[in-house]
Amino acid sequence: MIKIAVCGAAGRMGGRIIAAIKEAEGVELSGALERPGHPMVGQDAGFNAGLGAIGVAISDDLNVVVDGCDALIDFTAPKVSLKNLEACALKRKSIVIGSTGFTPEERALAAELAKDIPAVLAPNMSVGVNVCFKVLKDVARTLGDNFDVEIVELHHNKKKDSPSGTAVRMGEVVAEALGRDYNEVANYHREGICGERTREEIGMQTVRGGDIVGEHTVYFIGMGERIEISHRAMSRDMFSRGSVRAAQWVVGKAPGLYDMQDVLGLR
Ligand SMILES: NC(=O)C1=CN([C@@H]2O[C@H](COP(=O)(O)OP(=O)(O)OC[C@H]3O[C@@H](n4cnc5c(N)ncnc54)[C@H](O)[C@@H]3O)[C@@H](O)[C@H]2O)C=CC1
Ligand SMILES: O=C(O)C1=N[C@H](C(=O)O)C[C@H](O)C1
Repeated sequence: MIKIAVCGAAGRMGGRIIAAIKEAEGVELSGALERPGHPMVGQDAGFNAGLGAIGVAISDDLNVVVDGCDALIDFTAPKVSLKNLEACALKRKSIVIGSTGFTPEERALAAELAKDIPAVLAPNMSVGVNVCFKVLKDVARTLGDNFDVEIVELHHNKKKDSPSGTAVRMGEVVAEALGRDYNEVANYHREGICGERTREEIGMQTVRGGDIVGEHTVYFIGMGERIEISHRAMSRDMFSRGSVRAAQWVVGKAPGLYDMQDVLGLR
């Protein structure tokens, strides 16, 4: 039985991950973690999952929760995730991180911290999006430089980071396939007389509103034709099931930083 603890247990994803652990085989919920001062600290973790009481109280003690698990699943925010990664590295525990909004420097730090333990860090844990990453690489390579690339993502009005981690990864995949540097060609802002579109740029557009779970479309726009590759999430459950699958996969792996392409065998 693999013991999994959840960080961000009172959050939108935390509740769904707890539910996914309860329905999966070969895993058990060993702990649930929240930030000190959160009103749900001390309450049963099952309530946010819609399960009623399950006998695991939400704690605010990182060390105790990490001590009790084989793997920590963390969906919070980059700075919290880096602290959790450090704690897991010290105690030689595995970690699965779904938080998004990492800067390139924070991602490099995550790779450094994961030198001694197996860790999965992925902006999207769904099978569908990860298949899209693979397809995008092939489409971009095949189309080459004659199609303009624009990426549009839509999310709920509580999302803190923009563009989404998934949209950024889609941009990185396409840029790499086209031999471009994503950080140089990503265009996040068009306003006023900003000039004609360059051939190299990848437009990144963000929509926020209501309860949209997550939608991503990559447009390859040519002269007289257009390809659109879209993914729409209808619930958070495939992200949470993906994170549990990642935890089952990562325990016992060699130290290093992996992503969902590794977990799903898509590399
Ligand atoms: N990789 C993926 O497949 C997915 C990634 N995400 C990402 O997961 C993250 C969380 O998303 P949501 O659940 O919607 O956000 P949320 O705001 O509902 O939940 C985050 C939770 O983390 C808690 N938290 C903050 N600081 C903490 C600390 N120091 N220790 C413990 N808990 C702490 C908050 O109190 C909150 O309950 C975001 O970065 C989001 O983009 C979301 C969905 C899928
Ligand atoms: O914050 C969210 O909700 C989501 N975030 C992830 C991202 O930033 O890519 C994945 C998913 O689209 C939901």
